[in-house]
Amino acid sequence: METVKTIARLRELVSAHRKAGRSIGLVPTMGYLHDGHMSLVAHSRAENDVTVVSIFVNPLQFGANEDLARYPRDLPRDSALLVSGGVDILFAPEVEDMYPEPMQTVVDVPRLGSELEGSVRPGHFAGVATVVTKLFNIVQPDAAYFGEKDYQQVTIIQRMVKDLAMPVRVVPVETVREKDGLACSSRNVYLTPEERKAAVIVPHALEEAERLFRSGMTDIKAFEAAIRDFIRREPLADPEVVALRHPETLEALDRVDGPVLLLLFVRFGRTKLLDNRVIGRKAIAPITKAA
Ligand SMILES: Nc1ncnc2c1ncn2[C@@H]1O[C@H](COP(=O)(O)OP(=O)(O)OP(=O)(O)O)[C@@H](O)[C@H]1O
Ligand SMILES: CC(C)(CO)[C@@H](O)C(=O)[O-]
Ligand code: BAL
Repeated sequence: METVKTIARLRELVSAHRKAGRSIGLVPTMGYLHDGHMSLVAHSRAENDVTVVSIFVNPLQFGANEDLARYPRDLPRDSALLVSGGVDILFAPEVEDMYPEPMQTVVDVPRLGSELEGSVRPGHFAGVATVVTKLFNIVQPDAAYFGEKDYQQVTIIQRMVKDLAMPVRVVPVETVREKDGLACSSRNVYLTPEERKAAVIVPHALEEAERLFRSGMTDIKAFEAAIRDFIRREPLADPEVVALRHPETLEALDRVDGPVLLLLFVRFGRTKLLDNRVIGRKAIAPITKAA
């Protein structure tokens, strides 16, 4: 694996692979890698000749009061994991390499980006769309891999790629979970031992939603309120976003009359956890560790 810091060196390497007729997969990350990231890597390796992983904690997507400075970072550990995962190129630029001057250009998907998680993190998804566009321009991958845990994020990237006719295939990858069902997430390290125990309420709420669906609950407001109350049974959990939406457009629905997406954004102290599930699919996958 070659670790690259500059855009120029990355371009040299990628263009040599391209000239040799090799396909390129990109896995964008913010580092502090876990099994979820490694599943994206495995998908990219299965479908491409060359896999590039980027590690970049992107300042554009953090609000002024968010955790940019304390976001967990461990490049030596991440590098070792990526070597054993068979990654070809690690792109790990510094902020000055990615943004040598303050950015004047913004890529935004305003409707999808301003609601749900966007409503509590204004500007977040414009920061994501802008850095992902830049990464796509630098790497020019055939395919790029994103986790379904960040469902709104992957939906926004898919829409951006479609609207702007970007020549890249966006591949959503199933959420990888810990043994008790909690979705793997770099921010899980922020949880105190008590909060970590309490966080299991999040996957349990997804299962509760499945139960409510089977019991025939169709009223959206009542359904969301029931899930909110279920999460509040755990005193350490603060459900900031509990929303049932259309699984493709993320639009609000009048009633539950088929598979619906349940999106959760739950705070535990200073830590926010995301999860989601399409409720009411015919084949219901049990929530267990997938890797
Ligand atoms: N549990 C998971 N399963 C599959 N993919 C995941 C999982 N967690 C994160 N990803 C994906 O990995 C990519 C990089 O995400 P990122 O580096 O922000 O990790 P993260 O664990 O989501 O971090 P954070 O805790 O900051 O949200 C994203 O596409 C994200 O959706
Ligand atoms: C896609 C991404 C790497 C862009 O910074 C980030 O939002 C993430 O890690 O999910
Ligand atoms: N995994 C999403 C990136 C973020 O929370 O900033």
